[in-house]
Amino acid sequence: MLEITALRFDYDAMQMAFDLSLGSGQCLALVGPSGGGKTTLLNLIAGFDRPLSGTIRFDGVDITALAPNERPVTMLFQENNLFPHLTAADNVGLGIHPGLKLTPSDRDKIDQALKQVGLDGLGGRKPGALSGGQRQRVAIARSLVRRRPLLLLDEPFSALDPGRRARMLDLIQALQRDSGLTVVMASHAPEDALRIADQCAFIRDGMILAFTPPSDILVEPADPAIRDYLG
Ligand SMILES: Nc1ncnc2c1ncn2[C@@H]1O[C@H](COP(=O)(O)OP(=O)(O)OP(=O)(O)O)[C@@H](O)[C@H]1O
Repeated sequence: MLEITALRFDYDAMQMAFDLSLGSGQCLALVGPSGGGKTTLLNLIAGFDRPLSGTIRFDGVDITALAPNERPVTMLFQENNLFPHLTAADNVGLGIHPGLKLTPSDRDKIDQALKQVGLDGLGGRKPGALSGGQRQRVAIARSLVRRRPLLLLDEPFSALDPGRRARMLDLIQALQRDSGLTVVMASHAPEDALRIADQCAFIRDGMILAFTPPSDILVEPADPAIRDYLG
C-alpha cells in the first residue's frame, strides 16, 4: 500500500499538501489543471523533491528520507528516458546494472523484457531508429527489469497518437496485472484515467480535491471545478 500522510511542499507562492492511500497493485491516475501539482507529487514520491513535512510509506516502510535510487520506485517521463548513443538492449540493461556489466543471464532478461513489450528483435537499434512509441516501450522494458514495485508515469504517452496511446496504456495495465505493480500516472487526458485507473485523484492548487474511481468524477461530475476542468 502507498500511504501519503500530511505531505507538505512549497514552491514560492504555492503551498501544497497531499494525503492519499492506494492499495498495492492498483493504478491511480492524477488529473487536474496545468500547474495543479501532479508532477510535484510524483517527484515527491520518487524522491526528486524533498517534503517540508509528512511521510510517504510503501508496503509499510517509511521511504520519506530515502534517496531516489533507494526507493522501490521507477519513474517514466514524457520523453528523454533513453540514452541516444546506446542500443535499445543496453538502455534496458541500465536497469540491471548502471555500468552495463551484464552477464549472459542478464542478457536473457533483457531479451525477455523487450519481448514482453513487443520489441522482439529490435534490441540492437539505437533510439534514433525507433518510433516515439517504441522508445517508450524500451523505457517500460527497463522499468520491468528494475523490478521496482512502484511505477510512476508523468504523462508518458501524451506525444503519441490516440491509437498508440491506448495500446501503451493497455500494455501498462497488462504489466500491472501480471507483475502486481502499483502505478501512479499523471495525465492530461481523462480518457487515460477511465481506461486503466482504479482510482483517480483530482489535483488543483496543490491539493487533492477528490479521490474516487475515475468514472465517479470524470463522467458527469457534480463538482463545478471538475466540470470546468473537463470543459
Ligand atoms: N522548479 C520550480 N520552481 C518554482 N515553482 C515551480 C517549479 N516547478 C513547478 N513549480 C510550480 O509548482 C506548481 C505545480 O507544478 P506541477 O508541475 O507540479 O503541476 P502539474 O499539475 O504537473 O502541471 P502540468 O499539468 O502543467 O504538468 C505550479 O504552480 C508550478 O508553476
